[in-house]
Amino acid sequence: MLDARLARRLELAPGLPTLPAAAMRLVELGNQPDVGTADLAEVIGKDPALSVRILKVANSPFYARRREVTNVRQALVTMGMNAAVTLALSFTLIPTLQQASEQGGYDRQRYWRRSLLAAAAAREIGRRQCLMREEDLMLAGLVQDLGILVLDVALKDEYRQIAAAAQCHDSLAAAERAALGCDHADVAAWLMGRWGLPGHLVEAVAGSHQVALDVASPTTDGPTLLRGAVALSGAIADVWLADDTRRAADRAAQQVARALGWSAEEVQALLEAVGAAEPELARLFEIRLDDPESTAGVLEQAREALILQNLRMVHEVVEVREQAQAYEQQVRELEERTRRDPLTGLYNRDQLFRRLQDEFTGAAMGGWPLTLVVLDLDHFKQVNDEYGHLAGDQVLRRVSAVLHDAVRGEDVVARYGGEEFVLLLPGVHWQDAQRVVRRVLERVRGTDLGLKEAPQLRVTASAGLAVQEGGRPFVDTDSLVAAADQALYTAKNQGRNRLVVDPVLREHA
Ligand SMILES: Nc1nc2c(ncn2[C@@H]2O[C@H](COP(=O)(O)OP(=O)(O)OP(=O)(O)O)[C@@H](O)[C@H]2O)c(=O)[nH]1
Repeated sequence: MLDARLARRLELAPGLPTLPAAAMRLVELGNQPDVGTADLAEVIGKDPALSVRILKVANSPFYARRREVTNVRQALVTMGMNAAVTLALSFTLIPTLQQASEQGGYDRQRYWRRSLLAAAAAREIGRRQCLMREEDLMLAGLVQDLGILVLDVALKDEYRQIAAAAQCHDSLAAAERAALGCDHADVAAWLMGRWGLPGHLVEAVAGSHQVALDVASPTTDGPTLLRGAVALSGAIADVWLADDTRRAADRAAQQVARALGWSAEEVQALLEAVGAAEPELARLFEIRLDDPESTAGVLEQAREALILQNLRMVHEVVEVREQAQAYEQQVRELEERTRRDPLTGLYNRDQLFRRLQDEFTGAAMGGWPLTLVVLDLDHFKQVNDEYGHLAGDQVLRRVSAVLHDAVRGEDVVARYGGEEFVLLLPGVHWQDAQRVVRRVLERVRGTDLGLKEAPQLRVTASAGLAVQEGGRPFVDTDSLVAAADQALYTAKNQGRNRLVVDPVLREHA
């Protein structure tokens, strides 16, 4: 917003650009809801220079149809009303701005190059994002800096002093805000508002220094997209005007990536298209540039900067992926830890019952046997009583390692509780399972428990075995566990240090 005193000063300034009569009529026409092609053709037809230009554009590759357009009415139909009004407005405004740029002390070449490049950039972004109203984009891009001309003409030396210290477009706007409380985008919007130009154009120019984030989101409305494209167009134009091209290209690419999600390659293609469109637009608007073809060097430097940025982005993507993998690994490890018994590292009781249920269902569906063994250390209380609880823990760890190493990877070894363990052996018939368990008991018996206070100490274990197999299917996991428990009870009663199998199996044998 403009402060009232500044607005008053600008209003009274002698060289303030005024809206040409033809443009005024076009604005009025644009505001009428039921305006037709004939009305517009009449306004344009009164200005021969404007008519010629409109015909030229209608026949340019931008709009070209199969048949040549020979009169203004056909041209308006070809382009559509809105496009034609906006283009005609652009044509009628240019001489006013040119006059202002000749009068003032601001670098004329710099002004027009930025305006043309921004117009080309806004139009290209619109094309690539499939935004309608390319002419609006072009016009808003073209006039976004007109506030510079206004301030230059109205405040003269005072403005030139403000502008002199600025190194780039951003610092110019910052210096304006510091000295005047607003920047040239506000001034341009103020004047365009006074001229009665369409509100969406005024807003787009007012917001031309605020690059919005995520402009390309599917919920964004037309005026926001227009504003976003115009704001980006300035940063793109600055690639050609900045002292440090690489930095400007880097910055523009980052802004475009953030707002539209484009890759560095897409930004490079955009820069190439803008570079090619600049002389075309200069011809269209009849703006003389000292060296319009001097874009090759700039594009080359921009390309190098964007290749580097691309590499950086690839690197960042790899880093992010690695971080995600490390995080997933941590989550997996945490999950695994919650499944394990902290003392022995074997599966805990919860996990045992989960696995048992899965294996039980799998065995029933697949028709293969499932052997369950409950194994309990003998007289373990004595170990604790004689050597202490820590020694008891050590024994439990050593025995657990033996159990873990004695079975196959697909078998399950769990700590059932205290000094009791469970082995689950899917797909193993009970005769084979017997051999496995006997071997396990043998190993437990021979295991050096590593107790300093009792190097010779050894422990024995008792085991009970039950199988879910064709002959006698258990109705559920509890009854399978109960059968194995019962066999273990028998083993203890028969004197320990032995395996007892579920008696039903022996009957079937
Ligand atoms: N050190 C240690 N001892 C445990 C742990 N969990 C259970 N115990 C002990 O294991 C012993 C189990 O003793 P009991 O149930 O009487 O059985 P037992 O002495 O092995 O005798 P039988 O099973 O009849 O051969 C108790 O002394 C418990 O305190 C543990 O995590 N660490």
